[in-house]
Amino acid sequence: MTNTSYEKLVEVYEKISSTSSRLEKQDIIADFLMYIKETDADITYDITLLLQGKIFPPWSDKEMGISTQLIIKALSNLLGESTKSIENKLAEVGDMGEISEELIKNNKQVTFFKVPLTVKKVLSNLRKTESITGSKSQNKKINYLLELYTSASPLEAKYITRTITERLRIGVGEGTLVEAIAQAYNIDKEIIDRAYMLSNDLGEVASRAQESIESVKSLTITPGKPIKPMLAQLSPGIKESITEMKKVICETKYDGIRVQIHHYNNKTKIFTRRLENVTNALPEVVEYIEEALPSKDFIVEGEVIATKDNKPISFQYILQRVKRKYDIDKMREKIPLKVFLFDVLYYDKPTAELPIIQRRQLLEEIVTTSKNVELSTMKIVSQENYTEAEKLFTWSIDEGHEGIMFKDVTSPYSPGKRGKNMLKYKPLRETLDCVITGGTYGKGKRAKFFGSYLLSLLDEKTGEYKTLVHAATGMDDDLLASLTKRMEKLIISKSEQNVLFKPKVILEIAYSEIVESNEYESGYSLRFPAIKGVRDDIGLDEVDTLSKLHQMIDLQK
Ligand SMILES: Nc1ncnc2c1ncn2[C@@H]1O[C@H](COP(=O)(O)OP(=O)(O)OP(=O)(O)O)[C@@H](O)[C@H]1O
Repeated sequence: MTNTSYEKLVEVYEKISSTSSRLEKQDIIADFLMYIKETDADITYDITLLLQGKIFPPWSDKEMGISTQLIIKALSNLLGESTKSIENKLAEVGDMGEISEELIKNNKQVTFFKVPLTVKKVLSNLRKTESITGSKSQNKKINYLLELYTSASPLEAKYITRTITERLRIGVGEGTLVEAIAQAYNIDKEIIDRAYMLSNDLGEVASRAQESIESVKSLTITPGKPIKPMLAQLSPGIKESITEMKKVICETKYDGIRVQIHHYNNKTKIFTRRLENVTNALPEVVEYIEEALPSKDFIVEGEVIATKDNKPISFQYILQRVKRKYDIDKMREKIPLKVFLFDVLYYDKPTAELPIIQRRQLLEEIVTTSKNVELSTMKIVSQENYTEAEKLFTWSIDEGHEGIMFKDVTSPYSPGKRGKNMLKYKPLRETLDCVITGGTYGKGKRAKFFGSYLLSLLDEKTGEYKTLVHAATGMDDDLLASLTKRMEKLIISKSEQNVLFKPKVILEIAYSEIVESNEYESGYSLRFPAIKGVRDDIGLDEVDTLSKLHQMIDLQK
């Protein structure tokens, strides 16, 4: 076994980005995975992470503790160039990766500490920055970076920086990686896909595929490891959806937060749809669920809503509960919660692959309902009695809920997929969840704040974000100030009034119409965009996509 050099991985990154063909990218990755299997099989998990531009596993809560400013300081220390001059370059070029490459290339100083970098060394230094806190933390982090940049070639420096800024820019999406893993280990793509869906961990899938096909097949849902939630497409209308799906479970759509509740080893854990562990913030939900279900290993899914006098209240209240770290008992009194369960993915054994109608039956058998835990209100409908769905819709809205869902009775649970088996129907025009990638400082009284944000959608083919619109309306003074404070930490580059941000914060945007536009990378823009709120409850991989935009354009016709 060799200790794979970082240079080797960088060569692969460069090869991948030099082609725009998805198939070629897939070939390059597959060849590389085969090479790793032969030479350094222990690092397949980490290599799969790094190919996704990540350094921590998907189920980990950890985040790298390095800002762009810290990279600039480290490079400035190393090269003797002022931080101001590096910042100016960044404002011009926009990509800190390219700047790191240039700076290291032009470095005239001779260093005596150069040692060839290995994949292990780069990962280990970057990972170590996560746990550093306290007074000298900045210096310690800079030292870890310096150790890497001192020994890095210009190209290595480019990718170290891009890994830190979480913008690898090699144009590889999850789909390409799944195909490449299938190709490298000569296993059917469907088998790889299924294992990925159920484990949500491409590294685990690749490591097992390297072992054997049986090992991949045995990968399944496990209580304790959250999986990506199945998502819904838009329904074009009640009658149309039922005609197309034939027989559906029609359910109330609740407006709260989605929770995946895992019970194993006599412990209960609650995860959000971003797979964050929020167990501590919702102690009564743990109690309610432990009372409502037998003490077996299980995973159930539902919506937790905030209530007043047993009636649903705005979604914003439940967000306050989920984010809360202190005084949870007080909050528990102030904002009471109620759980509506609608799915079961594991009960003693995996159940996610059973049709929803059977999962629903199982749920009814195992849950003892109470005033705190109910099952979603539902009706089974087909073409003959589709008016029952209309009645449920009116009833749901009257009760203060958000709309209804349609679920094809035959459908299994498809983690992370936004397929045709689950549809949502709401009375309001659909909003778009866009990620903030840029911003402009305001004028006059608002000059200290970002008065307008440049918003982008996910291009799911390349994994990159494409600009869509500038939005300024809808922010009250509190949001204006708090968002500015948050966004200032995410600045990648600045030029005069305009800045670019690391994509992190997601806004929900209402609008009147989607229009064509040459001004934005998506090719479209929104008329009268209004900021409805911050979507801290969803993750970057759930930013709305270009294909959703196209679907909405079709619906608008
Ligand atoms: N009975 C139900 N069955 C499934 N999902 C439900 C139900 N009631 C409420 N939901 C919520 O609806 C969401 C499904 O819609 P979607 O996948 O489009 O999520 P979204 O992007 O948050 O959309 P929206 O903003 O419309 O909630 C789920 O994530 C869940 O939180």
